Amino acid sequence: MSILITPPKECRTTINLPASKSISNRALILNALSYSSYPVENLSDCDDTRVMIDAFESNNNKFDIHAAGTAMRFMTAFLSKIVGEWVITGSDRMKQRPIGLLVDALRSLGARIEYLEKDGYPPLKIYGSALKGGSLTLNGNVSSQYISALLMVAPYMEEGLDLTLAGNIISRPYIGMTLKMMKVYGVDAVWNDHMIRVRPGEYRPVRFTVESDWSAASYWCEIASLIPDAEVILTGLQKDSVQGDSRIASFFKELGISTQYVSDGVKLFHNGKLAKGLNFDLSDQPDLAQTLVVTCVLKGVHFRFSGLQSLKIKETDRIEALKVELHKLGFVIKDINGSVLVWNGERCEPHYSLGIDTYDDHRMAMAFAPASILVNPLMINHPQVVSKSYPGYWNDLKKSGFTIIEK
Ligand SMILES: O=C(O)C1=C[C@@H](OP(=O)(O)O)[C@@H](O)[C@H](O)C1
Ligand SMILES: C=C(OP(=O)(O)O)C(=O)O
Repeated sequence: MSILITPPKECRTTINLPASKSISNRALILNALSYSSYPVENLSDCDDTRVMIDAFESNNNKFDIHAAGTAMRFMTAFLSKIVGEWVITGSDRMKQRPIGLLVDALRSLGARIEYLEKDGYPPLKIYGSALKGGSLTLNGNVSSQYISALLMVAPYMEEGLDLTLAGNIISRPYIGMTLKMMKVYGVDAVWNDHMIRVRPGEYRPVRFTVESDWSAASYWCEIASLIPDAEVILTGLQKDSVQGDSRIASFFKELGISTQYVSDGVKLFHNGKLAKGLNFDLSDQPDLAQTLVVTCVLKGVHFRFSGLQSLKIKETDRIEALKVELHKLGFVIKDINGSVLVWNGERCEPHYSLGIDTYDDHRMAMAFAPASILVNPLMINHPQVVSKSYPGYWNDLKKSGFTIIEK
């Protein structure tokens, strides 16, 4: 299925953003480990959270977490300590997303895990048992999800966990999110530079409410920046958020959008600024790359975004996907070694009629939809991919004046 999107001329809207899937999926693990009888409040209704809920509610020992990276990594560590025999699998893409570093780490801490197809990749067979724990060195520059997965089960390891992170640490705020949430559930960890120490202990059940999703907010910053005088209120966002993607507010100041905290969220409004060029290291906010890249080309802002090496192992190879789809819109962006994306204003012949392909990647669909403000109407292929993190995205666009027709 494809859709044709036509934008409104003006945009004054209030959006109830979806809850954060990153926070939701951590809360589900911590709730389970603390044997909490309190349901997590404001859980996301997205696919990535639904697969975790399904796994927890299932009477089966085989779980299919589809395309959810967090679910695959968090559940692998969780099941390693739950006595029983478990199989965890996922989508075809998930079977290409590496998990070897996490499996090696868990094995060295006492887990027994086998690969069922290809070494280093899901599906996995896990023989859950008590984990001994101890000291471990892990590469910090592949996926922070391995680190978060280990940290959440670490209090239940006999010796706790002394984790040394080697190399650059990417997606660092997600590790911070994990430690902050563990603290809410009663376990204090110590993080000094490249070393994180978690002592043996137990989580306590708490009432927990999930924040709205700052990554989802980024698409509204993009929309607001492209429609003159737009004013958007996003509810449920917090100033002292545990989400590193709240940084989007400061990134977008340079793209003409300021953020003001109001009673239940934030207001986005035009500030009249537009940077000539942007040069950001996005290794702490990889999920914002697509939003920023697409916004910049549409606004004619040259850029150099570095720290993007993890993009090729996400829902799709996002570096390639961005290059190919922006080419269709007439923009030539280049990568350097798969970790830096650069645009110096180069243009090419556009091919609008092909439509934007989404590669099973929610963020491709969500970041490209606002391009309809310049290419009207814009066709997006397989728009249903947004359900991975933001099932209500198309309805929210309609509510804000966009016309969306199925083709
Ligand atoms: O821990 C998390 O909730 C996430 C961490 C990031 O992944 P990496 O650590 O693999 O970069 C991010 O891209 C993903 O959407 C969610
Ligand atoms: C990378 C993402 O998700 P995950 O790794 O959890 O599948 C994302 O949502 O952009």
